[in-house]
Amino acid sequence: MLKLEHIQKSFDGVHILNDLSLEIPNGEIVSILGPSGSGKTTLLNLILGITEIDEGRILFNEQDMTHVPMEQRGFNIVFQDYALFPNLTAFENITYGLKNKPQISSPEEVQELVHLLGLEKHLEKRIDQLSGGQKQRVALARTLVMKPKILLLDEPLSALDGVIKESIKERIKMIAKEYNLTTIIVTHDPEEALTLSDRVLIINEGQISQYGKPEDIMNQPSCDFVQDFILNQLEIKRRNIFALFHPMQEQMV
Ligand SMILES: Nc1ncnc2c1ncn2[C@@H]1O[C@H](COP(=O)(O)OP(=O)(O)OP(=O)(O)O)[C@@H](O)[C@H]1O
Repeated sequence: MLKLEHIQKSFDGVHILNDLSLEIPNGEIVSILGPSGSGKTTLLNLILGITEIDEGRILFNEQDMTHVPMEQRGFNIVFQDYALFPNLTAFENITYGLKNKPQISSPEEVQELVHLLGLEKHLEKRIDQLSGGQKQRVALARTLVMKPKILLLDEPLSALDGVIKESIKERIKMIAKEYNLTTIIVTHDPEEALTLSDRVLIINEGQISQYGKPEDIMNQPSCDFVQDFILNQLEIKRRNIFALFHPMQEQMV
């Protein structure tokens, strides 16, 4: 269980996160959803340990992680731009972290991940010979071979188009289940958050607007912000698609 207790963070005297508390059971996928500037990346960075907390505590399996340095927390992140080494092959990127710690994953475990992520055919390619979706999968594999206790993903799908997006979503779900890996994902896309996650954390201006299962958010939005920001966006999308199939009926509505 990952517990955040009364987290506070300010930058230059401005409150960014304000008394934020929540619990994430092991193995769950949680999306952090909110408008630009609401504090999503700041929260991810606090969990990762790259940013210091002003007040509050982070506990993982009852161990206080609040002041544990990033490298010792055992959490790991895939950045939005993947941050791959361009002069190395896909395989060299995937196994890079194992050079100094080969005991973490055996060759068989690396192979299993390569297989789960469908990367067998791309291992010898250089990074610039890969598509966006393939780069994303290499970045995921590179992080997963290090067996993180928690996987953090910053906008993992935003650079990908529809079909590839769905395939990466399915792979993220499969991996979280297979390895019982707590996975925390930052996104600003309500559809992505609601279809990918076990729970969704909706934040606005540094505070929790709602934290719950997708069906609870859909059926019982906690406040006007959730209704307006999340559900109305989805409704507009639904109407646009409906109008493509039924143009006459839409004009009559
Ligand atoms: N290192 C920093 N120093 C000062 N202000 C910062 C710093 N990092 C973030 N902020 C501010 O904190 C606020 C929240 O930023 P954050 O990146 O967490 O938002 P976000 O929800 O991830 O936004 P986006 O969706 O646009 O990426 C913003 O107003 C940002 O300018």
